[in-house]
Amino acid sequence: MIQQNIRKASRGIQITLVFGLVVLLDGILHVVASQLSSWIFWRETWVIGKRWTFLANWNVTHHLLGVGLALLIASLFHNYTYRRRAYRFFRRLGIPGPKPHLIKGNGDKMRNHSLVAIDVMDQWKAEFGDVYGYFVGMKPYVVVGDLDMVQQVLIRDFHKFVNRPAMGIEIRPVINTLVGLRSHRWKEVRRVISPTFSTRKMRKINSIINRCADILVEVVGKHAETRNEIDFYGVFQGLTCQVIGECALDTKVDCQRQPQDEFLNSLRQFLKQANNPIIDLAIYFPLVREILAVVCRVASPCGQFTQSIIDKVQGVINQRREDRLSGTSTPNHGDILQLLMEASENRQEDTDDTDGRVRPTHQLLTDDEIIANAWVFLLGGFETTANALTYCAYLLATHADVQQKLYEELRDYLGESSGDLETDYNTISQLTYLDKVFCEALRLFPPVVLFVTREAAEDAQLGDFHIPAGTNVQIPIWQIHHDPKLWPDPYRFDPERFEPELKKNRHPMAWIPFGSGPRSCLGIRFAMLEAKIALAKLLMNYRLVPCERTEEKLTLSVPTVTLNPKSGVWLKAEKREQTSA
Ligand code: HEM
Repeated sequence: MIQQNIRKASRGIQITLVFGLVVLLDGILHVVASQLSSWIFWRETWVIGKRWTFLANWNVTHHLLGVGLALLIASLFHNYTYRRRAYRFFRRLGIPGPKPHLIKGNGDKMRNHSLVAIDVMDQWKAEFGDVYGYFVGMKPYVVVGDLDMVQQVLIRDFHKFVNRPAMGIEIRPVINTLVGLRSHRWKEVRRVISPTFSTRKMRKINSIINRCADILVEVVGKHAETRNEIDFYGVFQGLTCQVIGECALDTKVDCQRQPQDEFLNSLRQFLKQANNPIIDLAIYFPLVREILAVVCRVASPCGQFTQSIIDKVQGVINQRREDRLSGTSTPNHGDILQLLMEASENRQEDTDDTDGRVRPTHQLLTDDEIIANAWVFLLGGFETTANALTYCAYLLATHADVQQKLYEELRDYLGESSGDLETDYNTISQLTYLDKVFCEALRLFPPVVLFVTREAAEDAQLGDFHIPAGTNVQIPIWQIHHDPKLWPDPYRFDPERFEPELKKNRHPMAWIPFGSGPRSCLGIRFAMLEAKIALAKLLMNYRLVPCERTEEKLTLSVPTVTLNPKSGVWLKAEKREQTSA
């Protein structure tokens, strides 16, 4: 409702503004043209004595200019009062919060390159408590840190909070993906795609992950031989890029052995540009949103990279269909793209509710949706898992006792020689200390900090607070994961916090690195499997140790919605046989 009103009002403002500008420009053009022609005419008429013609023309243009200016000033004034009124939204609801800037709201703090969003939210929490409101442009966000309310939004009242807030710019193909789809269509697509990430299906992609993890060990080994310092952030980005590229796009890239690989660099560039000034403009000035969406799609390197992936995946789909028809298909592609294609072809018969007749069967996912989702798995599976692995490596290198205990568990389960070991889902699931270490790393450094947001589809009541339809609700993962009431001594790395007994007694919303409820992360099993296999293989072969470039306290940044190590994470790796195991 609020969003609709905002949209309606801003459209009204836009029309007035555009009209005002057109008239103004028209007026200016008239002045210039009439000045010019009059000047020419005047030079001639001066000789013949008809100077009054120029004055008559000037009056007309002067009039138009006046009307244009008046309209412009009126629409600016309207915009100003409208924004002032909109910014009183939280005050009217009795929700505290920081004072918004007239144009940017509080977006200048949350989207500022020199401030870190999690620090800003720490300050706001200290000042306003567990529930407060802020604005990005004119979009209202209410931050809800109370765990019962979190559970209400993500699970109990999910039917009221199905969608994420609409994006600043509606970029294709994002709006066709699980991340961007809304309401009924999201539900349908999620139902079709979910089995792709089931435990049984994960076994299929095991061998791709194992092969890529072996390359990781080889790459780290090369650095270890020369005793080089290693930026593990870059190394793990290579791993996750290769895994997800092969699994989701059938794209073979050698980005682990070739850190300057073009595909990997394009992906990095894409994510860097996801927070560019064009997006800021679209958020703060809805008037130019549609134009900017076109500019982004056609002219920006991001758009071109996306298009190249769309073309590539469409090519693979066509090829696989042709192969199947001609009977030459390789039966075991074993990747996510194949699973998506199979899921989409599980045709279903729908009954028309109105007359009870059975409608013709249809393909459950269109090709556009298969491609869009394969593309979003690339984005979802690249940076997040690389970040998780990087923080884990950092914490293990700086906590030798934990690393040793983990190594002992790995050695007991996986045996002494791990070089060519194919670690499967079942084995990995039995490694309980590995699970504790990974969960604690995800608590201390949740890779995704600003993405668990929902838009209220109807009015809701959260505790004492009335939340009108259209309000965006944000769950502050970082603050929850570092709340001393939930996690004593919250900045200490202690995997024992994930002892089953302690876990049982904790609020289910106290640990939510993957979100929670029906719209939580779809790739959780994939991410866990990939990260655990990579860590297991790496630690069986190498001991991670800090080096001169290792930061005592990591410098973090939040360029979009993820939590990144700003300057990478530099460590050394020592071959296990060379050290006392
Ligand atoms: C450690 C790694 C990862 C973390 C920490 C992570 C975190 C998250 C979070 C916080 C959300 C939002 C959940 C919510 O709104 O409640 C999300 C959504 C999502 N993630 Fe992940 N993710 C990870 C890996 C992956 C991988 C590997 C994939 C795919 C291969 C993936 C695919 C998705 C998708 C498709 C969604 C949107 C789900 C929907 O709206 O239905 N993620 N993820």
